[in-house]
Amino acid sequence: MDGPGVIAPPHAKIRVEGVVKTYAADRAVARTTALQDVSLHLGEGELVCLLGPSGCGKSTVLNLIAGFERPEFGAVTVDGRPVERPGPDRAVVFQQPQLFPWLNVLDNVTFGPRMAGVPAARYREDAARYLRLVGLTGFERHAPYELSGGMRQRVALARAWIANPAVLLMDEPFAALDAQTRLTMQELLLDLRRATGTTILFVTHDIDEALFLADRVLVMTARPGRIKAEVAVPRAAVRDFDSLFDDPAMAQRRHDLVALVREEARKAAPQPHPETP
Ligand SMILES: Nc1ncnc2c1ncn2[C@@H]1O[C@H](COP(=O)(O)OP(=O)(O)OP(=O)(O)O)[C@@H](O)[C@H]1O
Repeated sequence: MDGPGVIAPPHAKIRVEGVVKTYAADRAVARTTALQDVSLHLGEGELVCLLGPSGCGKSTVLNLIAGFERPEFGAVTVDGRPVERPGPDRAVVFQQPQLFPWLNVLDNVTFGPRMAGVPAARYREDAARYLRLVGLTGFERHAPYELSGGMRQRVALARAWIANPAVLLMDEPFAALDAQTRLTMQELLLDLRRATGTTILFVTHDIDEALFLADRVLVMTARPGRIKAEVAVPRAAVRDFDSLFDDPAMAQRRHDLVALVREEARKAAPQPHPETP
């Protein structure tokens, strides 16, 4: 286990440097500090998982990179350019797939290129390819309500990928799925990522998921969030999920991550009132 790598290498794809983010709390004078001096980076093509207790600021980090939020202090850059607003270079996949209910699967998947005025001849093949990769060939004309939760999330994944984003930001995308579908989606993500080399930031609460997917796992402290630790995962040690922890070094990483996350979760848990028996 290494200390958090706060110094970004010059070639970093994504840089978050010294970021502070506060929110106005409802009716309160003091603001809530969500992030306190957060620095992290992602190299080109890297898949980094962000772990930490509920409310520590994981989604806030993702939203800053997506351009949905702006920091009070510090800098967020993608390819060396400050992030000022959402952009087509950064696709976001949320826990609940945000599909257009009135559009069928194909129209949902091709929404981005159609809005960008890309001629159908140029995106048709890509749409067929991504629908095949996510196992939805034959469902092109189905409406979202006719799909299972896992199928809807696969549509969201195909829609994110067809835009060929430089960066994919995923906020607990598989948390609502059953265990078997989740594993299928994780394997699919690894396949797509191998095929495209997309840089991915993946927020999760699930330590096993992080170790299965990531090149590096970053652990955040309880709120106000900072980067507490960084754990590198040699991809050669990861073949399939079932044998992931046969490797004693991986089992040790899991043990370390459980301890780190537990420690922070305890800090984040509401403290009992002193007078409570
Ligand atoms: N739009 C907002 N307005 C006010 N406070 C916010 C807003 N967004 C986030 N916060 C606060 O910032 C802190 C961090 O929230 P964030 O959603 O980033 O945490 P998280 O680690 O993603 O949590 P979880 O794992 O539960 O999804 C929390 O205290 C939250 O209440």
